[in-house]
Amino acid sequence: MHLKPVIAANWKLNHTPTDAKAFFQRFLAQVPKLNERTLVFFPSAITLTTVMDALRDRPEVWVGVQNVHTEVQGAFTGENSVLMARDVGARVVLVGHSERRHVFGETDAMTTRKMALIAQGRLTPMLCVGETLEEREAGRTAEVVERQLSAGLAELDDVQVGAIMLAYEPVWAIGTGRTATPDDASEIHGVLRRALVSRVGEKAAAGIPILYGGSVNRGNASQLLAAPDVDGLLVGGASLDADSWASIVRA
Ligand SMILES: O=C[C@H](O)COP(=O)(O)O
Repeated sequence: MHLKPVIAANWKLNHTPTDAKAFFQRFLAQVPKLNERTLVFFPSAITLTTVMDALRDRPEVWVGVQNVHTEVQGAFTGENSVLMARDVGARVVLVGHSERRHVFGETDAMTTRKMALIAQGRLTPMLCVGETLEEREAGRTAEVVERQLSAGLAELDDVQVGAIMLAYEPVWAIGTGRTATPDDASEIHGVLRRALVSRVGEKAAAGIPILYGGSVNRGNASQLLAAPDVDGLLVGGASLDADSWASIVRA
């Protein structure tokens, strides 16, 4: 199955609402309606409604949140929930991003819970998996990503699994300027695809987009996107500038 590429911007802790307005004025002037791509923005929760407003006339563009809590409501100061994300019009939620795992201590058990809540809330989870440099050098990449994938899917039924998005982001490539080669990315995407096939079968697994993330820029985006089993890109730093992002989405 040939999937429509998913090109996603993870703004992390960048871009105030004022910055976002300026970004979209410049970006939308350069990028007309894109039928052949699914374009996704993950702004901060505070900037999200400004992004939704800026995209009012572009309903084909998806907006998502970078994280949700493991409970839907309650005494959890500082958190955001699936209910809130859905209410505001978000369609997709990042889960298990390497910064959540390695900076904020998100465990596999937490990703299991979040994936289930997001699927029950009828939003699309984008599960992120990836190995550290140490794990890679120890030859443990496949084992690590398979474990993270299996935890993410543990409480989903097969229909829910068929509706997820997946992102492979080697931790050593994130924000470092060191990108996986298209061959490296394809190899691990292949590992993930085979794990999905054994969970939900050939047909459903072929419909799950697997994105690559880690120091993607306008110089390497086309090559990565052309690699076998790479169905999209999840981009941090290079998505912050409207001109750079416009050239990546057209890659
Ligand atoms: O979610 C995006 C990734 O963490 C990649 O970030 P980066 O493009 O700045 O390396």
